[in-house]
Amino acid sequence: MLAIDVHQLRKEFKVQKNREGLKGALKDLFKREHTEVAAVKDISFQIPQGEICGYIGENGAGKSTTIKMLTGILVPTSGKLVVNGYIPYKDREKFVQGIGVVFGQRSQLWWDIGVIESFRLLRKVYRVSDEDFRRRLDELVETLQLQELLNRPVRKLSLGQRMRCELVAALLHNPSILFLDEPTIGLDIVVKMEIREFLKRLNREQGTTILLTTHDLQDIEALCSRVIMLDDGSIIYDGGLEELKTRWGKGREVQFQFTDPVSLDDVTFMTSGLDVRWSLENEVTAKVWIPREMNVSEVLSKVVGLKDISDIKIFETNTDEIVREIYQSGSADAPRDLSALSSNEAEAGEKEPIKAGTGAGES
Ligand SMILES: Nc1ncnc2c1ncn2[C@@H]1O[C@H](COP(=O)(O)OP(=O)(O)OP(=O)(O)O)[C@@H](O)[C@H]1O
Repeated sequence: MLAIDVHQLRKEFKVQKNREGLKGALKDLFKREHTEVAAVKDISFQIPQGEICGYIGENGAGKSTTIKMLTGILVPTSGKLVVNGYIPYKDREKFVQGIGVVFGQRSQLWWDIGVIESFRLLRKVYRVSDEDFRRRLDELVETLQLQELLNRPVRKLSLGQRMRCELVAALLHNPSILFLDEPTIGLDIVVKMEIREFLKRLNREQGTTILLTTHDLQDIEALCSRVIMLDDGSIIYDGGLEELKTRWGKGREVQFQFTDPVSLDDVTFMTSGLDVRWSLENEVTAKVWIPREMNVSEVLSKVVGLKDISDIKIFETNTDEIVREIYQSGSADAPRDLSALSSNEAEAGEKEPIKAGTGAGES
């Protein structure tokens, strides 16, 4: 079953226009003019149950607006959406029982009361039985190590402590879908890693579907097999993270540290016949750039044996760079190069843009 099913979803906001000058301001007092801003432009995607999907894009791309529609906070201008079998903005009461939401920038806990009191209030909001509440709370408190924090008021918690409590608050009613909007924003690396581990475990053990909005691509790398990329309200990529790296990554670099000094001619000679590029870092260190369609082992087998090597490092394509490049170009199907495809794909003449919904979880 699909956890999230979105077709041609659109959201327009009415924005007030401010006319220039004193005259304009006076006119605005009597008659306001408005323009329509399309924040989300007819997007479609499906997320199967149990998938962790990253939802990324630059500031103002439309991520939060989408999440707000998916969680029933905003009513779409047009299009269809079904989440967990419900239309979020219509079936609110039943719908919220099955979802959990964490907005990294906003708290759902009461600021001045003890954390445990907030949890008790949320138990009533979600109508969780006493027994289920106790069992679930014990589990979550233990996993996230919150024992010491339960009686402290939220305002006295550090950001990392608060975020762990926010996760508990969002999961007390055991939702099958979790929406996370920037859950690791402002956290230090240790807490980020703890939260990522917790989310992985939640997904693995309970099959919770997770839609994750983040600017931190390490979150995506750690958690998501699939990524949906938004640009100016439209989806420009929907597919596997590995696929994105393979198609956009321009190759890999391997650094060799040799025992004895080498020249550029020496190293180039070792791989003659291969379409690679060498550069010298210093007299014993050389780097070779290998195009993405070539196997690294092909190059290694030529070099190892001819020269004594003291160290080898392989530099993989960096997701940050790939994503930045795609944002800048506004399209994810530009560098498509048939030579990069497997022979089967090339023979079949597969030409679909990467934008097509080919998430890993759909296979
Ligand atoms: N209530 C609103 N009224 C008018 N315009 C809005 C409103 N909410 C969002 N927008 C506009 O819609 C566009 C998308 O905003 P949204 O907050 O969804 O982007 P985002 O991808 O979440 O950005 P960020 O990463 O900065 O949070 C922006 O141009 C924003 O100014």
